[in-house]
Amino acid sequence: MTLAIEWAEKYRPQTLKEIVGNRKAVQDLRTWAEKWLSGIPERRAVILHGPAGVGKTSTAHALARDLDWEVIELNASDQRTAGVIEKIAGSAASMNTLFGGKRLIILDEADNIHGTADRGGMRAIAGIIKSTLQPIVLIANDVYGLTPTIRNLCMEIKFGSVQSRSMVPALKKVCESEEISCSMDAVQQIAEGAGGDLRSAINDLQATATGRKTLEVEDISTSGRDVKENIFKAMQRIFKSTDCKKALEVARGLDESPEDLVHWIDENLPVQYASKDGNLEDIKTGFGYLSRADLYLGRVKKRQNYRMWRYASMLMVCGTAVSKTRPYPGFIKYQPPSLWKKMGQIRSKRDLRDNIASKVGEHNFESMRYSRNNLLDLYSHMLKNEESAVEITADLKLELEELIYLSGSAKASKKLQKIYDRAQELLLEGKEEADGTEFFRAPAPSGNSKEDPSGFSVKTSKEKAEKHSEGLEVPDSRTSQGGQKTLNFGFVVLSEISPETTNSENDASDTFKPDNLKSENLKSENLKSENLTSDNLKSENLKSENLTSEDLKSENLKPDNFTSDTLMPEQDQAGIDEIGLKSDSLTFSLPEHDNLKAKNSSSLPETFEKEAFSDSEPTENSISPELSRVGKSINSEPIIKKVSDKAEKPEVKASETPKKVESKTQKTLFDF
Ligand SMILES: Nc1ncnc2c1ncn2[C@@H]1O[C@H](COP(=O)(O)OP(=O)(O)OP(=O)(O)O)[C@@H](O)[C@H]1O
Repeated sequence: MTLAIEWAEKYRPQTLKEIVGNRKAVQDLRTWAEKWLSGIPERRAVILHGPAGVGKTSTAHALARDLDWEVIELNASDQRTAGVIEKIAGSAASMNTLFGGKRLIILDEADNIHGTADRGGMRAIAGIIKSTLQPIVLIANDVYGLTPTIRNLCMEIKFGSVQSRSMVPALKKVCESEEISCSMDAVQQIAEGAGGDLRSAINDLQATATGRKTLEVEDISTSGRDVKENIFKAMQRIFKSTDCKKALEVARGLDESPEDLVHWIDENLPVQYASKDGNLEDIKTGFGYLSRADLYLGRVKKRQNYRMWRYASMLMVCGTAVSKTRPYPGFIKYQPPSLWKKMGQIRSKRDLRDNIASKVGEHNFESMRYSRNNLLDLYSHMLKNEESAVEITADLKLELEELIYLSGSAKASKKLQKIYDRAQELLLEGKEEADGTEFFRAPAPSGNSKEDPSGFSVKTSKEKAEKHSEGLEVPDSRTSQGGQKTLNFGFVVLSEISPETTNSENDASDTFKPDNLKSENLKSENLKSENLTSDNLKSENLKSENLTSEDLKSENLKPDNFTSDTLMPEQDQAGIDEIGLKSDSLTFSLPEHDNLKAKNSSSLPETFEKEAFSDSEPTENSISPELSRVGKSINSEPIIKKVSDKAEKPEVKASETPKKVESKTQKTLFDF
């Protein structure tokens, strides 16, 4: 047995010429697409939006066929998380096709991407649109379901309902192809009943005509519920006439449940029954019936007795129809319940808030819930200062709508737009700097990368170290934080160690001679992985006399050697303390441990991160001013956040620290 093919699918238009109605929308889309033939247009993406079944998806595919473009489509049945979007649409958007033609990326039901599972999806789309080399079409029923950022980036093309008179020839053609003789009246009736939705008109035609050789108008009326009633038609019946029976018939033919219908009537009743003389009597009577209908709906829910729906329907439909004391002529554009829109907005606002909270949480190593309850207000407050607002927006990588939300503003004011733009510039600068740093581009070495010194190639950092040693430039605080997640305000960063504290009694200048740490000695070649062996890093070897620049040569700096065994706090803390060399000091002398982690952290044991740096004490106790300067110059490369994080924290006993780190990790994992 073969399954019947849906006619709507079978007769899907193949070219733009076959699209019924919406001429202007189709033309606008074609004009935009043609711009891609001669370069990249200002708007790299379009949003086709409008009601269901009017040909948006068909138009996008027909366009690609007309222009002989490849198509990559992500529709609602695909999993559309940020990762998937970036992987599929992102890579399709950033690559050229094999033969130089274009590739059309179609994202169907783009307004349905919001939601917990898809958090981040909208941001991913916005990012792809900004830099795409290929045309992108987003398809949505509700354009407001897309974020303002996406809407700002795209050209919007609105599709309207297909007029019934335009549908008639299309339906006739289907009848001919199926060799069914359909009367004009029958086709017209189907077209009128479809409410502008050509897909449902074709479905209705299929439902009534299948198995027949002829189709007359009587066949349609006997097919009853097969021809869907349209909510707008039902509204007209209810509000414009007092014929209770007819109004009920139409209401029963609707796809809406009485629970939805009551919202439609509630929304439109005060508009329809508004009178110029200010008489509110009809509105009052109408709402009286509605409230009684609502009581029945409540009982249906409570008792799960759906037979009571009929009383509710009777009250809301007939009650509203008969509550008018006079006719209300004139055209009224019936609106869908605003409550639904509000509920949708509340949901997307909640999603937005949670999204920001998780960014803030991530940034502060806190759970999303904690940051939602305790940190969002603080951040909103900090946004009042324009400079910190720019920095926060860049650090948290906030989207415009997130910035708007966090600032408590209702819309994108000029000031917020400026803050957002400056943050984007900041991010771009940071990205360019990172791109230009070979240090980060070099693949992280695997445990046995002895023969692959390129794994630790630090050409740029070497150049930087040399540059800094010449001029001892203080790196731009922004740059030094490029790779960190901490903000500049409220936290102590390594580069901010005061001379008073560095001259304290624990000054390590005797043992850790600044001379040994001069940038010449800390050149990248000296910090190569081979030099970081466990033997060299044992506490006795970390004594100043043992710590010559020779020891810091790359052969001895292998990540494998940074295991918990070699850097156990119990074993080494005493020795380290003895010589006044705190593990934080190592962040100055070995800034490239970032390198050990950067690209291939999985190759490092967990314990390395936790234990190697867990019992750090504030750096200022153990370094001299010269050392801190050298540290600064070396730290022009971003350092791993755990290190800076420790530097911010108050002193903790060595024996307690590992426990604390563990519980923090557990909490974070649990909470996220
Ligand atoms: N304007 C149209 N011209 C020709 N056929 C149409 C048109 N609109 C809808 N159809 C028919 O309806 C089917 C569904 O259309 P399509 O998927 O393009 O609608 P849509 O607007 O994208 O709907 P949705 O928003 O539900 O995805 C098509 O296969 C086609 O048979």
